[in-house]
Amino acid sequence: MGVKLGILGLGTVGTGTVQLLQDKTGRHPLLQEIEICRVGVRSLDKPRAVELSTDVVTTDLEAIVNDPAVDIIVEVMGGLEPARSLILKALSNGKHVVTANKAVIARFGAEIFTTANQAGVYVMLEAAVGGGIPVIQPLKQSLSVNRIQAVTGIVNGTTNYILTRMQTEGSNFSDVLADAQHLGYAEADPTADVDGLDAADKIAILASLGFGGRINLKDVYTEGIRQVSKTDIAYAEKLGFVIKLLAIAKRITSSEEDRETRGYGDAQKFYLSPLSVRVHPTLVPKAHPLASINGVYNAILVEGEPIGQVMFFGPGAGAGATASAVTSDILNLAASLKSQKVSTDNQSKIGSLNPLLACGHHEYSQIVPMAELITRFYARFLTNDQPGVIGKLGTCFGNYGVSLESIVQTGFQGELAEIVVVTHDVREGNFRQALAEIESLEAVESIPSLLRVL
Ligand SMILES: NC(=O)c1ccc[n+]([C@@H]2O[C@H](COP(=O)([O-])OP(=O)(O)OC[C@H]3O[C@@H](n4cnc5c(N)ncnc54)[C@H](OP(=O)(O)O)[C@@H]3O)[C@@H](O)[C@H]2O)c1
Ligand SMILES: N[C@@H](CCO)C(=O)O
Ligand code: NA
Repeated sequence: MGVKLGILGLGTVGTGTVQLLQDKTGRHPLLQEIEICRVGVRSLDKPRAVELSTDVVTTDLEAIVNDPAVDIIVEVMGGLEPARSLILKALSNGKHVVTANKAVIARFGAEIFTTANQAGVYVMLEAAVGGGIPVIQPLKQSLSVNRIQAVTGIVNGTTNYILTRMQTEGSNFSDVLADAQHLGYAEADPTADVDGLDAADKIAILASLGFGGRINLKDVYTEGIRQVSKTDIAYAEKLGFVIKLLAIAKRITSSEEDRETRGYGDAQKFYLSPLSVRVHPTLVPKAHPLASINGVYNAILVEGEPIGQVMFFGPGAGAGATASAVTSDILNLAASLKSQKVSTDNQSKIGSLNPLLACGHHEYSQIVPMAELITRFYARFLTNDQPGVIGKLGTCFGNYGVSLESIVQTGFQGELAEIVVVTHDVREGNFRQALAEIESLEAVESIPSLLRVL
């Protein structure tokens, strides 16, 4: 008995998936048992890069998710609605779902996973984060015995491409963005990418898988790359850093909790300790493994105990790479359907769900407010070129317990002196209080940049 697919969407990812499924030679033999039963699109008139018989392609997506012959729904249409409703309907109808849709999962994951678990079916989402890079299944399976301490990623290819070109060419953000749009790397509406929203969806998903609690997307601090200037990239370079848009999820342990958990006396406490989950441009030391990830590539660094550091690197988008992830999810489901005893009632299906394939987190994670974050900062100041200015900055920082790692004045912008500081670890709230005091100094014209340092 073959496994029948209903595919929603025949765009970049849908077409790549169909191409892969139509070219099975030399791939896993289980692919032979997978059959494309129906494919849903918006327009029947569009030219397609794949050949499918006319009775397979339809604009009636509801009919696909309600078709009793379909075993697995592959949602590669994107957007929030009708994608969310179609996924929920498919799950309620007892169909497994494979999706590449990070936006839907980051917002409606709780509702979707609850529905899936109640129906005794799986939702697979390898393509939703890091495109073709295997990172979802490794977090759910291969790394699941670890106490995860941090997940840090470059998870948006468009912004990494833009920052890499700004770095190598010394170009402005707006010029590179225009070029990236022209070349088809960045979308006509680049908001989700350049404002960090796509990366926020992805880190919310990774954090919930890595740390075991639900993440409320509104708790994810999100800052994009529009404000990153070529001046800051050049200063960062001189100071030994590159600027990357990082998505970070990190467990925060107080020193007391830290001691307890490092002694492993109270594992439960470790799991309940709060997280910092955020997306922002970050100065990354050149020796750090994420510093050398350039162009449209993605990489995700996972830190855990006892594994240490593991980094996943590869193509985060594109038809073939993303189809690789989607089709592997399909294969996983096909294997599990094949090995599952035929069960007709839901109760026995729920009992037989493999907990390493299913998603089942119930509690919301506690997220630490940004003011409580302990991090290093980079800041650039434009000041009058007069004696004693650096001393005044130092006094303001000292007033709020901000210790400086370096302070340089190498350049001028017109009449104004440009002063750049890098701090030691400091509580963000304290650093911002110091900045407010600095801003009120007569000698300080402006603070054009403020960036966090890894
Ligand atoms: N592109 C990537 O590299 C990539 C990587 C990772 C994840 N993803 C995710 O994969 C999903 C699909 O992305 P994509 O780039 O393949 O998108 P796309 O090229 O825009 O394709 C979307 C497809 O869905 C169909 N569709 C959309 N809304 C529909 C509706 N209301 N009714 C019927 N059909 C509808 C479209 O039909 P028509 O063809 O008739 O217009 C099209 O075939 C998204 O969630 C995206 O975030 C994409
Ligand atoms: N827009 C995304 C595509 C993959 O999700 C990126 O640039 O990484
Ligand atoms: Na992936």
